Amino acid sequence: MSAQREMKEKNPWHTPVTIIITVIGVIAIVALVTVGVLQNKPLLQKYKYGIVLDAGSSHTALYIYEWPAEKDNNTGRVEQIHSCKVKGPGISSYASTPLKAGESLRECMQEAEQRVPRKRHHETPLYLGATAGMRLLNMEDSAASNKVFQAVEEALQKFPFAFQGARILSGQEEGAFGWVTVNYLDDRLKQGLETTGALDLGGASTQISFVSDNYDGSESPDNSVTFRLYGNGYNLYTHSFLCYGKDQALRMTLAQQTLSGPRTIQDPCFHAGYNETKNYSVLYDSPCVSKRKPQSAPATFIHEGKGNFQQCQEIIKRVFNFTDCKFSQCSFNGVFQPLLQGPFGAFSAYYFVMNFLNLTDTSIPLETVRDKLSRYCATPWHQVVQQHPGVKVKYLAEYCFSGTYILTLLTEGYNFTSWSYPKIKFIKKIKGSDAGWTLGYMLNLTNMIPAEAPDSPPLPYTGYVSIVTLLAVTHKH
Ligand SMILES: O=P(O)(O)OP(=O)(O)OP(=O)(O)OC[C@H]1O[C@@H](n2cnc3c(O)ncnc32)[C@H](O)[C@@H]1O
Ligand SMILES: [Ca+2]
Repeated sequence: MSAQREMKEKNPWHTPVTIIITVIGVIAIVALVTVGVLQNKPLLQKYKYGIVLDAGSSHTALYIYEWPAEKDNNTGRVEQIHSCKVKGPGISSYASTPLKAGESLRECMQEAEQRVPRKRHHETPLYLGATAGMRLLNMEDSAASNKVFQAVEEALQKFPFAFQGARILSGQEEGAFGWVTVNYLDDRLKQGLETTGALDLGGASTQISFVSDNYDGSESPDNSVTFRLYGNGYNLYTHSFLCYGKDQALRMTLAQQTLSGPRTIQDPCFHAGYNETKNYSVLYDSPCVSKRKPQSAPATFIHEGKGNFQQCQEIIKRVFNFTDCKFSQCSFNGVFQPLLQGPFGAFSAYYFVMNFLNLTDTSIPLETVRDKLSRYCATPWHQVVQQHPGVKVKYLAEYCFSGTYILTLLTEGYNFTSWSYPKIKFIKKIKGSDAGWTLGYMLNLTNMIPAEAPDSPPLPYTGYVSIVTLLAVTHKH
């Protein structure tokens, strides 16, 4: 006991000197931490942010972009830091319940509030661009489309960002901004390199955009977009085919097979053994097919698969018009298209489908690609389901159709050949950012791509520092 007391009394931690040292130490640590935190503060504010909502026909996605604050005008520095897929269908599906369109965005918007530093919220521009789904709804029922926009705007205004409005992009804008995105991310614009064409396959429309040397825009001005970017002029050919996205193209192909209002169809684009009862009124509920609705059809039809690639390609070809062309040359439906040129990046559904089919490698000869797809289409449905337990059945049922549609669109529609097919790259992302129109749209609206090449400083910063250091050192001697 007494030995213990002695130890307590002599405890060196209790001497005044150590107490002072400890207090000073604690103060020093607190001071250090405070300075560290304060010093890091400007670091947090070094970046700016922009948010774009892509309101597509099949779904809405939110993208957050980030760039160095003092380099708004500089090159190739904007990056996607986050994306969020909105749960549920695209906003055009909420025509009869518009408020739900607004509500559906809430979760992703709350994520955005977390991701963008609070201090930047109020100055972060927020855009919503709608594409072919809303174009179709607007054609069908403009009052309903206005209500959807109103609900979506009201929902977005509740967030602390600088909301810049919601609107429908024109097909030209959608095509052109997709092209800007791809070439910006590849650093091709800044460096004035040969550009990459852009192929976008959505659910309701599809876009093709590229620069062709022998195209000056005069033959079909509607397909021409000119840009001046970093001191280079671009004359871009672009076209958006409404109804030729993969969901609407499937509708058109089914409509083609149900013109007489049959009770059963045997569809070569679906696997043998596939068998589903479908509604005529649901199938024909789209401006892409509504005029062709059979007069006296029963309420439903049985959709049976028979898995035949050749026949599938034949019926898909029938939804293209290859005969009328008023121009020197056309892709299809009387739309002008100059000679294909340069490499192409093919994204969105081009990528989803070709990636699933293991066909993203375009060095595989086109004939082999067809053979592989033909074999896949001939696989019985129960076997396909067995082999892909993790894949959504709705997607799974449609890959044979979608793959066949993609090959038909590329070769028969746009005239890609076995020689030019290898110039296509199926891509999802470029340097971490998704390929799509959203980044190009934001760069344009925030004026982040200068028309002229930025003046480069007479000496780069590192060069300046080295010279100053050298002078300082030599001065000493
Ligand atoms: O451009 P629009 O025409 O407005 O449509 P979208 O923007 O909604 O179209 P997406 O590119 O997001 O998707 C195109 C299609 O691909 C489908 N899709 C998405 N993910 C897929 C996947 O993993 N496998 C197969 N299909 C997929 C989706 O349902 C659409 O039918
Ligand atoms: Ca899209």
